[in-house]
Amino acid sequence: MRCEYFDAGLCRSCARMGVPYQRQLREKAARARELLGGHPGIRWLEPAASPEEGFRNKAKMVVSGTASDPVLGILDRSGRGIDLSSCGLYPEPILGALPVLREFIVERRLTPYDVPARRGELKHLLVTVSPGGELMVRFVLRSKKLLVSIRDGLPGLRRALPGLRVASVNILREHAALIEGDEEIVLTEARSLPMRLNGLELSLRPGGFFQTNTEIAARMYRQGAEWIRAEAPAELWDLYCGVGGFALHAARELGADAGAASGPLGPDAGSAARELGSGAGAAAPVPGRDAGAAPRVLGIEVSPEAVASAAQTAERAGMDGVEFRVGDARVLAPEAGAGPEALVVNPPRRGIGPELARWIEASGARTLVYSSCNARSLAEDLRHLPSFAAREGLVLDMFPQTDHFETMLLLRREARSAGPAAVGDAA
Ligand SMILES: C[S@@+](CC[C@H](N)C(=O)[O-])C[C@H]1O[C@@H](n2cnc3c(N)ncnc32)[C@H](O)[C@@H]1O
Repeated sequence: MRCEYFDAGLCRSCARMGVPYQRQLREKAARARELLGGHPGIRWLEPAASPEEGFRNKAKMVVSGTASDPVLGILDRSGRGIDLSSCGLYPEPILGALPVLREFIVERRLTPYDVPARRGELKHLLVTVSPGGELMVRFVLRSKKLLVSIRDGLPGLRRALPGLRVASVNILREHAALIEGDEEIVLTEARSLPMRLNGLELSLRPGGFFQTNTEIAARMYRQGAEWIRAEAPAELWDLYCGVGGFALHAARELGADAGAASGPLGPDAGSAARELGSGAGAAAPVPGRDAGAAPRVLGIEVSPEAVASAAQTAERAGMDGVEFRVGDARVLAPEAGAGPEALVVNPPRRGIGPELARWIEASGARTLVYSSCNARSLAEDLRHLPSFAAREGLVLDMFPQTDHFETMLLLRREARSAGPAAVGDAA
């Protein structure tokens, strides 16, 4: 991929821009192996490649310039705006929406926030696209001063952007290096964006986390569900579950929707869902478990919006025994005693940390699926899980053109350790 912004030195976010894609993929796979070199028993699957361009489902644009000539992109060191509205990482629906949104800013006279001067109102535009091409647009403002103007202009914006499903205003009062604040005012009837993956309709509300690369996310959830299905646990917990991607895919595979009149796959069930072994609306029997015995699946996540989305998906899909709780996984999981037979963890870059790792080590879990966007913190966490052996691994290219990637591991408990591992123990 070539990028004019990169070549002109205007944006250096994509550190690997210009490096042939197959080489990027090979080097990421090699890096994962190197960082997890202390686990020689891993059978590595073929790395999951992404489209090189147009893969990002979310644009986070800083708005600068003036109300009559706004700039959507990033700021340089002096706080001056650099236009990135043609960034090749965005798919067509986002690229098509950005000029329309720019025009909306001009028409509604939405004064951009001037970072060096600490003046103005409109800080960021956050645009997310669903797999079906629908859009969620969020205006991040310093105060509610422009709220009425945006609300009044919404019918016109909808005509110009027929794919606009959710529009909201987010209030970020502080002068801080943050993307968004806590207060969200949804302006549309629809409050969530349907993110249909593998025939399962996840739902994303403003402020909820969603994996950056929809195609790779779909592959990731298929892999997680395949690994969990083969283990056939009676109970599964998905820690750091977000909108429930792992939990809901696994629940479907384990037959949580088997009793539902109309299963989550619905009439347009895709081939990806069938690949997993599910028929439309009913999961295939799970090896090693009694037919009809629905598993218990619990997701834990700190964002209430994400939990509400996950619960909505489970309910709509008619899934039994699937529950989501709001809270800190590091607190809620240990409070719940011995824990389940199987766990999925998919934490932020910092990893799960020694305390949660030690609780898992001492828990009753025999299977652990760990999905991480930071193989370094993953390797560090494994030092506190000496009873678990990594059996299979998969590198997924969630972030082409950068040095970042996702690593998934299937770990099984091999032997009971004498006790929780001390920091610095070899894995
Ligand atoms: C990498 S994302 C993964 C989300 C989800 N598994 C997915 O595939 O979309 C990490 C998630 O952890 C949540 N999170 C961060 N710290 C947490 C904590 N201490 N306890 C529970 N969830 C947390 C974030 O809100 C975010 O949704």
